[in-house]
Formats: sequence, C-alpha cells, structure tokens
Amino acid sequence: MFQLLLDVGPYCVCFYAVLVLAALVFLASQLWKMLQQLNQECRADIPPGCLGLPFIGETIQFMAAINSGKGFYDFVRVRSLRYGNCFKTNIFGQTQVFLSSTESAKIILNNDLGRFTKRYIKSIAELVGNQSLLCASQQHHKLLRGRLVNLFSTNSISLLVKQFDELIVHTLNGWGDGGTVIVLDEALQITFKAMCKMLLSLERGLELELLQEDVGHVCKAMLAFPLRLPWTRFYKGLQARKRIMSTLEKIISRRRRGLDAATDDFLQRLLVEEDNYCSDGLHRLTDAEIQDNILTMIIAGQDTTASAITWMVKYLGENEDVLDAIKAEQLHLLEKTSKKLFLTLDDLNEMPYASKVVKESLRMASVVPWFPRLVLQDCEIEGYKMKKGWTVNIDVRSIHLDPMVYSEPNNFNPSRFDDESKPYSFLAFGMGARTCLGMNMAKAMMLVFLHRLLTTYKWKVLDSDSSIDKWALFSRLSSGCPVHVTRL
Ligand code: HEM
Repeated sequence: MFQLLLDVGPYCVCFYAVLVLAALVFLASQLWKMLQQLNQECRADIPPGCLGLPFIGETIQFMAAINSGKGFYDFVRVRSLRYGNCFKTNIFGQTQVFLSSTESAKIILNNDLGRFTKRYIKSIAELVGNQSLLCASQQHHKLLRGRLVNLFSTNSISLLVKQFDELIVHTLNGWGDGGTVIVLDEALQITFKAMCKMLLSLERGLELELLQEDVGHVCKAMLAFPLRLPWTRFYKGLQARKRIMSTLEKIISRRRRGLDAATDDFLQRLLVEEDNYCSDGLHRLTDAEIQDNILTMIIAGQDTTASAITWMVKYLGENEDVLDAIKAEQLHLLEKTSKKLFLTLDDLNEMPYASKVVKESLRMASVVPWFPRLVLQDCEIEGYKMKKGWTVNIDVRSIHLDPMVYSEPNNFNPSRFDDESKPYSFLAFGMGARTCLGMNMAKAMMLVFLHRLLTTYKWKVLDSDSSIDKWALFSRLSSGCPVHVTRL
C-alpha cells in the first residue's frame, strides 16, 4: 500500500491524506452529535410522582379526594404542590401525567405532530358513548366535528339568544321579591331547557322531565368507580344512558315518519343533512353517532354553562366595585333595549365590560379544570419523557391561577383583560382542534343572564363557601350559591 502511494507521487499522497482527514472529521462530528443526543435523552427524565399500588395505582386517593368535599381537583392540587409543574400518577390502572405550564399546553393542544389524541377515563367514555365527539379517535373526530360544526352558526346563536332570554325573563319573574334562590339549581334548569329546545325542540312534558333526571344520573356517574352493581352510581348512570338512547331513538323514528310538527333544531338538521350526504354517496352519520352526540351536547352545554353562571353570580356578589361598574353598563344598555321584547346578538356586542366579567369568571372558576390527552408516540415535554400509552393532562386550573401568568390571580379583576393575555394562558374553552364548539353560545348565554339579573334584581350571596361539588365532572359550587334577591 505504502509503495503504491509512493508510486503515485507526493501530490496524490497529499490528496489521500486530506481525504482521510476529512472522513475522520466527519466521523468525529457525527459521533459528537450522537453523544449529545444520547446525553439529551438521558437528561429527559421520567416525571416525578408516585404510581401507587400495583394495578390500582392512586385510584383510592383519587376517589377519596372526590369524596372529601374538597373536590376531585384537590387530588391534583396536592401533587402539584409536592412535585411542581409536571407529575405522574396512576388512576384506574392508567399512567396519568399532569402538566401546568402554558408551554406544555401549547405543545399538547397545538398537536402539530399528531402525537396526542383526546382521552377520557373509560367510565366517561362508556357513559357518553364511544361515538361521541369527546371520545372519538382522531380520524373519527375530524369527521364528526366537520358535520357538527355547521350547527354552531351565527344564526343558531342568534336564535339561542332570543330563546334563552325568553326563558330567563320567565324564570326571573318567578323569583318574586325578598326570597332566597339557589342560583345553580335555577341555572341548571334554564340551561337544560335551552339545550333541549335547541337540540330537540323539547320544551315541556314528561319526556323532558325524565330526560333531565337521566342526564343528571349520567353526569353523577362520570367520576364514579366503574362498578356495575345495581346500587352503584356508575350502574345507575349506565341505566340512565340506556333510557336516554331509547328516548332519542323514539324521537328520531317519529321524525323519520313525519309524526313530529315541522321543526328546525339540531337533530332535524343532522337528519336532513345526513340524507343529503347519503344521496351524494358520502359517509353519513349513523343514528348511534347522532344519538351519542346529542347526549354529548346536552351534557357539554348544560352543566358547564350553569356552573359558570353560578360562579359569576358569586364573584359579582362578593366584589362590589365590579358589580357597580357592570350595573352601570347594563342599565345604560337597558335604556336602548327596553322597547324590545328580547335581546339580540347585536345587543351583546354592546357589553364590553360584561364580556370581561364573563371571561374573568371563567378564568377563576376553571369549569373544565383539566384536559386529558392520550400519548400516541414517545416524546418529550419540558425535559420529561412521555411514553406512548400514557395520558397527559393539561392542568388548566393551575395555569389560570399562576401568579407568573396572571398578577394577583385570586383577585376578581375583569379589567385585567384590557390588555392582551399571554398565549395559551386563557383556556376556559380549550384551544386547537378540540376547542369548545359551543364557546360563543356559552358566552352569549352568560351575557343574557347577566343583563336580565342585573337589571331586575339586587342580590346578596348567603353562603361564601367555595367548596366544589363532590361528584361533578365540572367545577360546580357545592353550596349551589344561595342568594337573597330583592327586586329593583
Ligand atoms: C361556560 C360553558 C362552557 C365551558 C366552560 C366549556 C368548556 C369546554 C372545553 C374546555 C372543551 C374542550 C376540552 C378539551 O380540549 O379537552 C369543550 C369542548 C366541547 N364543548 Fe364546551 N364548554 C361550555 C359550553 C358548551 C356549550 C354551550 C356547548 C354546546 C352545546 C358545548 C359543546 C362542546 C363540545 C361539543 C365540545 C367537544 C369539542 C371537540 O372535542 O371537538 N360547550 N368545552
């Protein structure tokens, strides 16, 4: 070899030497890169936290937190304090990671690389149905959402504003003067009626009453231990779901046979739309998909909005300065609208301060306190390894109450929204592909409620306890917020 190199002369030797050197440098740089990558991987730790006992994990502690009266969020709060912004646990045999920074919320909710999909605990999926938008796989969700999103048009919101206003005016008339009212009970009634009218044109009667009772059972079973014994909350929820499905089947059948009076509600639009899709040869929503999603929309729209309204009444009752400011705005608006029978969507656009009150109430209440997502591929968030099959939960409540994100986060201060919020800091309705479909409807309902309440009554909150309802999936005040009302 040496002889061969000598034979080809000194220039060639130089050439080969440079070539070998370049190869060595290249190899060394590749090795360096690999070592760095390896080093980084080693640094990416498993999140801190305790996985509890084999199989059951920390399920008992989770259930105990729900049962303690402090609410299920207490389970998360205690661990956030112990472990920081990211911790792991195990509930119902599933590894769960909780994350509470805007950066992790951005990564998970943006989901640019398709590494996460929405995932609720099994019991919830069984109760709302596996064809529900809340539980569908990514592909299925795209299809369902694509169909359902058309229902949430500006026209639908305008109609809802009128119908909701009508309901509130009627309800407030019944409160009388000088009595006590449990705001949550009233709000649940109104929002349930509003949802059933919008979705199914059900306004009164036995069918509506039974449906309301059964939806209540389903909601109460959402966080129950999934035991199918006749006296358990979970079993009662499943039975209630069966009855709801059977009622919806009957209503669909009546519609198909033309037995119901002409209606323009969400169900009717889905049925007509699906017939059109079918004639176009495209995939049509099955009856099971329609039924699961009607139930989903009742639950998603009723309990959340009623809880938000209740917190808002409490916060306003406890913050006189804010109450005075919003009252001035609403009484001024009343001068313009008093000749009209009902409010319109345009009227709601003239409530800038009330809109901030709504936003601040939603921030402080965090009605949906965490968002669960299933990890589809191993990945890393904030320096921690997340493994395929784990569930990562965005701890929205901690973000909403983080002093690094909102100054004096426990003060009810609607004017904080005069300035633009930091990205991914306001997550009351989620963000990204799974953003709340009813967001604008919910805000509209809260504004209509505020306007009518503020221009009809004065109120005093009778119970300042902020405990959260034991068995509710959403953050609901356990006192229900009793208030003493006096007509203006
Ligand atoms: C104040 C009231 C409400 C709050 C706080 C709220 C909050 C939320 C949140 C946070 C999500 C997303 C959760 C996640 O990303 O995991 C969501 C989803 C959803 N909400 Fe709402 N919501 C409210 C009212 C409504 C109303 C009135 C409706 C309409 C019927 C509705 C229908 C839905 C639906 C269908 C989804 C599922 C969207 C999807 O997965 O694509 N919500 N809601």
